[in-house]
Amino acid sequence: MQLPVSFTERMQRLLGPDEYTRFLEALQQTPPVSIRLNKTKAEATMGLQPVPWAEAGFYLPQRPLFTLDPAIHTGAYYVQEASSMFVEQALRQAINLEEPLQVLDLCGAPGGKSTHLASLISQDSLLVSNEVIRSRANILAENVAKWGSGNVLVTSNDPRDFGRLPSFFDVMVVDAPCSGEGMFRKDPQAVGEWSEENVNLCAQRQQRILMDVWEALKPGGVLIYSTCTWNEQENEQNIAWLSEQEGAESIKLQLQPDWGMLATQFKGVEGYRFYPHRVQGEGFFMAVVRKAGSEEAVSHGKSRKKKYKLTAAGKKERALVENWLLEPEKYIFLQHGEVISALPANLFEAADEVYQNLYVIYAGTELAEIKGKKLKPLQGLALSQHLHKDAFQVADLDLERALRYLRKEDISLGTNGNNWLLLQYKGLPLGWAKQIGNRLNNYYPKEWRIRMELPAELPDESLVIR
Ligand SMILES: C[S@@+](CC[C@H](N)C(=O)[O-])C[C@H]1O[C@@H](n2cnc3c(N)ncnc32)[C@H](O)[C@@H]1O
Repeated sequence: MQLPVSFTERMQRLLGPDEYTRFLEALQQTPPVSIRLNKTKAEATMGLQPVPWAEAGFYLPQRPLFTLDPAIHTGAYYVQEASSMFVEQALRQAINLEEPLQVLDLCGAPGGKSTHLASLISQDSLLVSNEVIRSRANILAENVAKWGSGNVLVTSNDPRDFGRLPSFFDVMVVDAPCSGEGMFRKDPQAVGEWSEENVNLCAQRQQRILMDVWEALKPGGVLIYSTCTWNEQENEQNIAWLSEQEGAESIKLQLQPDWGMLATQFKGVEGYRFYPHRVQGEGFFMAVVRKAGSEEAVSHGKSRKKKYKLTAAGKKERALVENWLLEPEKYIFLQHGEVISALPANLFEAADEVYQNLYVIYAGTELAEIKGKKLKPLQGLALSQHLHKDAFQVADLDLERALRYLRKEDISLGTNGNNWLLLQYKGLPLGWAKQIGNRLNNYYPKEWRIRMELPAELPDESLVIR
């Protein structure tokens, strides 16, 4: 790998000659592979090495062909680079996760941090997972739906739109678009795209993003900032600039000596740097700050009589779907066009506020679509952590049938009937099919289907077990 000269000079200065040699050696090695489990759906198979700073994170001995493991399509785990999982420490150490929180993941796609945040916050909390680029927002919505938490709204807005929600969020994650130096090993193309000019452009854009969303953070709220790059402009300097401008207070995290990341101090800002020769992971930077002031001072104007944007589903529709979720009494059932969805009832006010101000593309759990007098169950329900399986007829698929189903091929079970079937693999729901006589109509979402041809020989083991 041919590294840019000015990058090399800066890294030598940052690391010193000995450490720089170890850094270069690490860049030649194969990147580690790691996954984060969805513990509501699956457990790790025995013997996987844990990621020390993330409870559900595990390293794999090698990179499997993930597409051929049906479990990944069920949202049982997410393939995520280990350093990024450090966000968990910011949440556990700087925030009371038992409290109901309003959380924003501003730069959300493809969904690594959002699915992680969804696992860490309580069911009484709302996560707004945003991605400005629409095509990427669809992928984010897919991954959020697969994770199945039910308390997430996926939006597709520019950071400046969040100014319409002043003092709304308790926690914000800004995993900013960056110059990607930390990805040089995983993605050699990133080296070719790197330039000093781009670093400066990225740093300016990050400042703009931070200023655009800062207003939406509550006084006393916590902002977690991260990049996958090493230059100081995009990292320490940006957070020091934000702290100076806004009087934000830097939060120091406790590190275990064997974790390996490097704690930095710059103008009173604590930062955490991840280098591949020090940690089993890619390049990453994170800093955490608290906004000055306290929440008591904020008035949300909730007493105002207001016109809601969200519409409750009618009694009839509600009666048809409520038994499809566990603990239905905890939800409010909503209707948007032909789609009936469910949101935890205590999140209604906050979710409505989001609907009033942002462009929401996925919300809560999508349960069903009204088709004339009938209801068609939706994929969001099949993958929900709160699905009441007993309400449906379930059929187990072997590996080959599961993969063919995920390719949206016609499969046959040799059964007869006229009803909806919940298809699953090793107890993990995959999606819906409808029996019509001895035919089976495949309702797997077209955009999610596996596009690769199946090899003659299939792998015989899944990475996770239920
Ligand atoms: C580092 S990636 C986010 C990765 C994601 N947090 C995860 O863990 O999977 C940065 C994201 O910011 C988005 N982005 C690009 N330009 C942006 C802008 N001007 N404002 C906000 N987000 C932007 C990109 O599309 C990209 O999805």
